[in-house]
Amino acid sequence: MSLITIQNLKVHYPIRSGFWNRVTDEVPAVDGISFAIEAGETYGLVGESGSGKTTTGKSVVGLEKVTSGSILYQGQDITQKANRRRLNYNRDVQMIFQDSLSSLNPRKRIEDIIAEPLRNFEHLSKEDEKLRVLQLLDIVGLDADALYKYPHQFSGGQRQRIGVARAVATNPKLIVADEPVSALDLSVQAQVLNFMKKIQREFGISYLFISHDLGVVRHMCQNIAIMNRGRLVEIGTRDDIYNHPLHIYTKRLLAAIPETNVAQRAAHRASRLAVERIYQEQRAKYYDDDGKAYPLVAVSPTHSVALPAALAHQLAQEEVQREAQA
Ligand SMILES: Nc1ncnc2c1ncn2[C@@H]1O[C@H](COP(=O)(O)OP(=O)(O)OP(=O)(O)O)[C@@H](O)[C@H]1O
Repeated sequence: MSLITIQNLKVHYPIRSGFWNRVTDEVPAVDGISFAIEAGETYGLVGESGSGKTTTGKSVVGLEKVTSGSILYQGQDITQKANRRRLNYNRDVQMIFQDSLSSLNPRKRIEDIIAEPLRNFEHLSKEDEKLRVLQLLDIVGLDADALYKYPHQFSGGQRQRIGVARAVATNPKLIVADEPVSALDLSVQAQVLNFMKKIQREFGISYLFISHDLGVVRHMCQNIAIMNRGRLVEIGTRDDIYNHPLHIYTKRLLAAIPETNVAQRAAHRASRLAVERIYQEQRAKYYDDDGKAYPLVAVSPTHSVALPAALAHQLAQEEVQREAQA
C-alpha cells in the first residue's frame, strides 16, 4: 500500500461578487488529480505559478477544504476530519513553507517554535521537552544558543533548518515541502537540499516536494508529477521526465532550466526556441477544446501523459526510436 494515495482530487475556490456577495463562479485550483507517494520517497510536484501545487499540498496536510475526491492514508480517507483525528494524521504529516520568515512566529523564541508540535502531540515533561528541542537543533546543525533567539536573528537558510526541526519534531511519516529553497541563494539552496536528504535518511520520512523549478527537483525526486492549470499533464520517474518528456508543457519547463555550462549555451538556446516554436504551432494538439489538459494515458508502467491515447502512444514510440538512433 502506498503511503498516500490521492484520487481524483478537486479543490474549487468560490468566487463571490455583487451586493449580496453571492458565489458567481469558481476557480478550479485543483481539478481532478491522482497520484501516490510511497514510503521513504521524495515525490516532486512541479508547475508554474498558479498551477495548483500549494493548494494540493495544503489539501494533503488537511489545511484546505476538498471539493471532491479522496486522500488515502492507511486506507482511510483523511479528507474526513474524524479519520484525521483517529489516525493521528496531524502528527504524522507536517509541512514546511517557502517563506520561513512568515511561517515562523516572529514573537516566539526558537525553543517555543520547535516545541510547539511536541506540546500538541507528545506531552513531555519540561526537562524532556528541552532535551528533545536541543537534540532537534543538533540534528539540523544549529547551536544550543539558538534556543533563546527569535526568527529574525537567523539567515534564510538557518530559518529553513528551524522549520525542518519543527516539522520533524513528532517523527512524521510525510513532510510536504512547499518551495522550501526558492527564496534562498543558489549556494544555500544546495546546503538545505542536502540537509533535507540527510534528515530523510535518518528519519525514513517521505517528502512531497513542491517546486516550480525542474532543475531543483532533479536532485531530490524519484518520481515527479507535472501540474498545469489544476491538472496533471505528465507523471513519471526522474528518467521518464528528464530524458523522455512527452507533453509540450513538460518540455517547456525543462527548456526553462538555465544552462550553466557556457559551451552548451548556444545549443540550449536553440533547443529552447525549437520547443517554443512547437508550442506556438501545435498547442491545440496538446489541450482539449476548452484549453484544458486531457486525462492521463499510461505509455509505460511508470510513465503517463495527458494526451489522446493514439497521440500519446505515437509520441512514446517516436521517443523509443529517437533513443535507439542516438
Ligand atoms: N484562497 C483562495 N481563493 C481563491 N483562489 C485561490 C485561493 N488560493 C489559491 N487560489 C487560486 O488557485 C490557483 C492555484 O493556486 P496555488 O497557490 O495552489 O498555485 P501554485 O501552483 O502553488 O502557485 P505558486 O507557485 O505561485 O504558489 C490560482 O489561480 C490561485 O489564484
